[in-house]
Amino acid sequence: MITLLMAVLVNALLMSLALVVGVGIRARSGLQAWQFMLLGQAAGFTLLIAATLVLPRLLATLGVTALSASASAMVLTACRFLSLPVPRRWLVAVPLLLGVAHFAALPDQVLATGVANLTIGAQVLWGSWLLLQGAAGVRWRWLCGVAAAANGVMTLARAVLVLGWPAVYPNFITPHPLNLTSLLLLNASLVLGTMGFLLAHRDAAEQALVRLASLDTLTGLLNRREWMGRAGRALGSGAGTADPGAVLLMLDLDHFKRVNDEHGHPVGDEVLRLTGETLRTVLRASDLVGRYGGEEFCVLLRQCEPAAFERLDARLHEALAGRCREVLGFDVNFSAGAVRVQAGETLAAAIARADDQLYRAKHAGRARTCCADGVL
Ligand SMILES: Nc1nc2c(ncn2[C@@H]2O[C@H](COP(=O)(O)OP(=O)(O)OP(=O)(O)O)[C@@H](O)[C@H]2O)c(=O)[nH]1
Repeated sequence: MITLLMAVLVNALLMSLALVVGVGIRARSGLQAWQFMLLGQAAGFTLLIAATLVLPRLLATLGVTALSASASAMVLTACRFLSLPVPRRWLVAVPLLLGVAHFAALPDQVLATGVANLTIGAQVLWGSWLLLQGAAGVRWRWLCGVAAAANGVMTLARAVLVLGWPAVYPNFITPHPLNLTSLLLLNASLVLGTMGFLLAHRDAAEQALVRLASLDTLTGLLNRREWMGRAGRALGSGAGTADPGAVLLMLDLDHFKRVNDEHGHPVGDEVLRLTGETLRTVLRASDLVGRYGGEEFCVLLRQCEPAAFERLDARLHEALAGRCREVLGFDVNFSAGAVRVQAGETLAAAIARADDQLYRAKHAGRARTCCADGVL
């Protein structure tokens, strides 16, 4: 039995080490919390084994506290990967309170063991509940959640057994079927949990890469490549227009070089950020908005009637000037060109026509939108 316990312990330590070597641990990441969980398991069982040799009351209490802290780390891992609020106070308070209760109860072995198993089992089930509910379709959630649930149920079963039938409850180092099953289940849940959270880590990294590849970091809008791809698909890539009511709008901030020169580059960046924010707030979620480059933005307005376009254009001019006045203390305006995308027209052709209109707007004195026939 001791050999099996040592195997679980070494397994937890090796997996924890492998996480550091293989993935590298960023502070406050989900995997870092899981690493604490593995170390907590190893420390807890080491202390429980040591307690059978020396200082039984103190070491057993420290062991139980470490196992409970390890269960808290498991809940923390789930919160970090699922972007849930972290119940910090509970995560710290439960192991500490359990330590005190266990030490106080320990002359009574049955009560102390029952309280420890009850608390740790409930903590583990809490973590598995967080994992199993929430967004569907995330494979790793099931792997980690089911493994934790099995472990939690087994720990609670031990609590019920020791409190209800203390005479048949085996000491944890006795080679009893209950102990063997518990340890094998624990080991399986540590391995499956590690695999599941590694998948979670990979998914998160993949999502971050997709975001980086498709969004403009300054404004949070689609970058040019992503916008072109999505707009091309929305227009049916020229093979017959999928949205005959679509209007393409190209905007360019006026005298932006002057903003940079007079107020500095960081203020210029802030103007770009506020432009992105204004476009996101004023336009509908179904409209496609991107940063085309520098201080130029591109918008594909779906199903945009002439009257609606006129109102929208006025709102955009007002909203951008107002937002910059409010935040930076000066007005910023833009010139724009708009065209209604024609049936069968490619995106590149529509952009070229909108650019011509934008050029007209700049030359007509800026702070206005020029429209090709059919927009209004
Ligand atoms: N702060 C900041 N400036 C940028 C960024 N990208 C491009 N610019 C600046 O935008 C300015 C564009 O200048 P111009 O092309 O002369 O345009 P403009 O001054 O707006 O003049 P008009 O378009 O004719 O009204 C340049 O000074 C670029 O350096 C950026 O990401 N941040």
